Amino acid sequence: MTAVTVRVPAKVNVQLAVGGRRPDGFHDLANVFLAVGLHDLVTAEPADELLITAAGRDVASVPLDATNLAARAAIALAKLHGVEPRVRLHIDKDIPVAGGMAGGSADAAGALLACDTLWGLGTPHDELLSLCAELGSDVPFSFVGGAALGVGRGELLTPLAVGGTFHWVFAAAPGGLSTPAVYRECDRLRREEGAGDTVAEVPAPAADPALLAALREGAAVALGAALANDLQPAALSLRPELRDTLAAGTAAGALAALVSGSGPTCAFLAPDAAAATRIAAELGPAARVAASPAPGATVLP
Ligand SMILES: C[C@](O)(CO)[C@H](O)COP(=O)(O)OP(=O)(O)OC[C@H]1O[C@@H](n2ccc(N)nc2=O)[C@H](O)[C@@H]1O
Ligand SMILES: Nc1ncnc2c1ncn2[C@@H]1O[C@H](COP(=O)(O)OP(=O)(O)OP(=O)(O)O)[C@@H](O)[C@H]1O
Repeated sequence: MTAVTVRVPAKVNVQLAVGGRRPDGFHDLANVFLAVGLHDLVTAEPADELLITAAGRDVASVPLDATNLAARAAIALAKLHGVEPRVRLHIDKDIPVAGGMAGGSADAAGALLACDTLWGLGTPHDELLSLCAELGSDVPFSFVGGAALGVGRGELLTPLAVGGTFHWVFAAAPGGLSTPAVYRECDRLRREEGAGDTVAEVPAPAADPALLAALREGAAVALGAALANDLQPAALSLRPELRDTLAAGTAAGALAALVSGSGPTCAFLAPDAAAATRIAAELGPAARVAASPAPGATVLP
């Protein structure tokens, strides 16, 4: 085999309920993930040593050393099988970097599948998912795609049924936001409000039955009414100007607007595909349309 290309989707969190900070520093979540049709491509080719190259959107912000999540994925898979990670990984980026859409996680999931296929390892699905969880809380979902409820730190997934296509507009914001910094700001705001920030102090997070029903029924208006992100106040506290972006999307006809995950990308749910195109045009050239759900990591023919 000479080269394997895997396509991996971005995600939006249609509900992100954040519980208290655990002793290990992570937060318990009820995280309703939806994969959306914005993709990175990860291509694995034989090489003498591990090499990362990247092209496309935000490419200057993508690390090309062993800290790249795709490199970490290749190293972890090779170690599991006692082989050397002799591979060139080329990442074609279309998912915003540090945008709250799990771009690095998508590349890790893509690299795992691409290397597993290139090296002919046939690693069982559950072992690949365990490797994903070691690489990051969002990586298992990037691998499976579709829609899922993630509990624990977001890595323990239950697939969810989706009864239709949802149409989104995504407005990337320059600069990115650091995920740990956004969780820290969430804790700080909670302490400031006197609510406390630990597992003992914050109510356990739970998925909203109305939101799950809206997904199951493919009901865009009901989904729009139920969208919720507990990290949004923290993202807005760090980036107050995102309020204007959210308001602009709603004024342009979105059913609802929210920050995607840890931000700063803003997500707008549109009533249909034509409305999504109109809203994107009003928001400007940085806005992109995408439909959901999208499949997880997929080897391209
Ligand atoms: C915001 C989300 O994107 C929503 O899906 C995720 O919760 C973040 O997932 P991720 O980027 O894969 O995060 P990880 O690489 O696992 O963790 C990065 C950092 O985010 C914080 N983190 C992440 C997940 C979680 N449940 N609680 C946390 O507090 C921790 O500070 C952690 O050190
Ligand atoms: N393959 C990769 N693509 C992009 N960034 C990467 C990659 N590997 C490592 N990184 C690093 O990870 C940081 C976070 O990038 P990423 O695009 O994964 O953020 P994100 O989409 O906000 O993550 P999430 O939504 O999972 O919290 C970047 O600033 C970059 O330094």
